[in-house]
Amino acid sequence: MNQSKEQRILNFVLQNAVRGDPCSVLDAIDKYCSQKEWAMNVGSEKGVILDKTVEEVSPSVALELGTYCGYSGVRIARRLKEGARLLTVEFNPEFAAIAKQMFEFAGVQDKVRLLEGPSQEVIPQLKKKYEVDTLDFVFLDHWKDRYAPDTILLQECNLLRKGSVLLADNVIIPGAPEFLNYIRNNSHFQCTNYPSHLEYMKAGDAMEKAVFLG
Ligand SMILES: O=C(NCCCCc1cc2cnccc2s1)c1cc(-c2ccc(F)cc2)cc(O)c1O
Ligand SMILES: [Mg+2]
Repeated sequence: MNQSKEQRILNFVLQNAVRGDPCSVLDAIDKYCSQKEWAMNVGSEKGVILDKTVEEVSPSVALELGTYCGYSGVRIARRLKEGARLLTVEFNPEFAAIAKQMFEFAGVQDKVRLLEGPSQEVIPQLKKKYEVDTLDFVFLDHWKDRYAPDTILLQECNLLRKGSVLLADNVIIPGAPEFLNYIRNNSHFQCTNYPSHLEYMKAGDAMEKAVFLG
């Protein structure tokens, strides 16, 4: 049974990165996906925007929607302070299995908890089942048409507090027009747009930051 692209990405990391060195894992994924096979990792250019936002927020509890191979999860986890944790949600079991191995190889597995399932099922479980009080940071990188409904669901579940920061990938390509319309016209959010490029390509993309004002 021939390998998946995601398995080839993991194999490249296992053979070319340094175990326990998150930066070497990120570099290996970026090298493979820019030279061999494109894949939907946030990438190094938008990754810097992600890094700066995580450093600015210094979250104790972070949520990622859309784990994929674990690239952005490694990127976030490597920047978390002692005792802080990342909950990351993946819908596809094959991707989740790849990401789990990626986190272990990078040495961030103690900071990351991988949850499998659709966001609309997992979000309502965060308080009781995963002992979350409120979320300091949320990275949205899953189905683009779920960004808006899941932002509403996070509020309904009382998971946001004054100052919680959302960061959304791909608001240009593939695009998240409903989310932009919702968040930019909502007086409970302070929005900032960060123009960038689609991972590994020249096409324009952007990230949107939205601070919940309570
Ligand atoms: O679809 C994208 N990401 C979402 C994968 C959704 C899987 C999940 C759903 C779900 C539901 N609940 C919980 C967890 C999850 S994970 C995506 C696509 C492109 C892209 C693709 C082609 C192209 F020509 C140009 C850009 C670029 C990107 O950076 C992306 O992120
Ligand atoms: Mg993305």
